[in-house]
Amino acid sequence: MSEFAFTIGILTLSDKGARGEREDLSGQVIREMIAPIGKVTHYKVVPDDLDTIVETLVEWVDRDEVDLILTTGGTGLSPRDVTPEATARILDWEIPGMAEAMRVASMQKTPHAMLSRAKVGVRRRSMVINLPGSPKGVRENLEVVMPALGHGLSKLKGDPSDCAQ
Ligand SMILES: Nc1nc2c(c(=O)[nH]1)N[C@H]1C(S)=C(S)[C@@H](COP(=O)(O)OP(=O)(O)OC[C@H]3O[C@@H](n4cnc5c(N)ncnc54)[C@H](O)[C@@H]3O)O[C@H]1N2
Ligand SMILES: O=P(O)(O)OP(=O)(O)O
Repeated sequence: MSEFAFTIGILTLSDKGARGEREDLSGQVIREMIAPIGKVTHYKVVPDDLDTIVETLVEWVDRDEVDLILTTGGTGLSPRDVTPEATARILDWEIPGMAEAMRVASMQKTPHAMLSRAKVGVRRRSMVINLPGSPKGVRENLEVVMPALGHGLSKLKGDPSDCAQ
């Protein structure tokens, strides 16, 4: 049951996934965890290709006005990891606190968390959040931002209510 009524896109970045060589378990974790925020209206598995990622994000935001897009994969240091670059290219502005909160909390789980270059930000009235590739990384990062997500998206949509209430 959704507590909020936002539209949500899940974009999985994985070469193996796009070739059908790996089941998208990370996308499934996102789908389960994000249910209280709204309805998943968009879902795609694409390779780690900068132009494809940019194209998909722009289409989902500018054409379809998806409220929240969660990406998984391609945030690390491998030569083909380009998710943060593609995301930075389409964002109007960043929400650095959300990305840093995920990294700081994740450092309690694994020192490898500092290797994620994930970005969070806004294009038009849509929020984009990069998550790491592994199902464990997705769960541990998404649970950090979940408590602020409904409020943040409401504000982005123009909710005029007092934050302090
Ligand atoms: N809270 C946590 N934060 C981070 C973790 C973690 O375990 N907990 N992992 C850290 C690591 S290690 C790295 S490196 C960075 C960046 O990760 P990436 O975004 O670059 O991840 P990928 O290389 O794309 O994937 C890693 C690994 O995960 C598996 N995988 C990937 N995609 C899928 C999928 N769709 N379904 C199932 N499994 C998937 C696969 O074994 C990949 O090799 O993040 C840190 N943050
Ligand atoms: O096929 P990918 O992109 O998921 O790569 P990796 O498994 O090396 O993260």
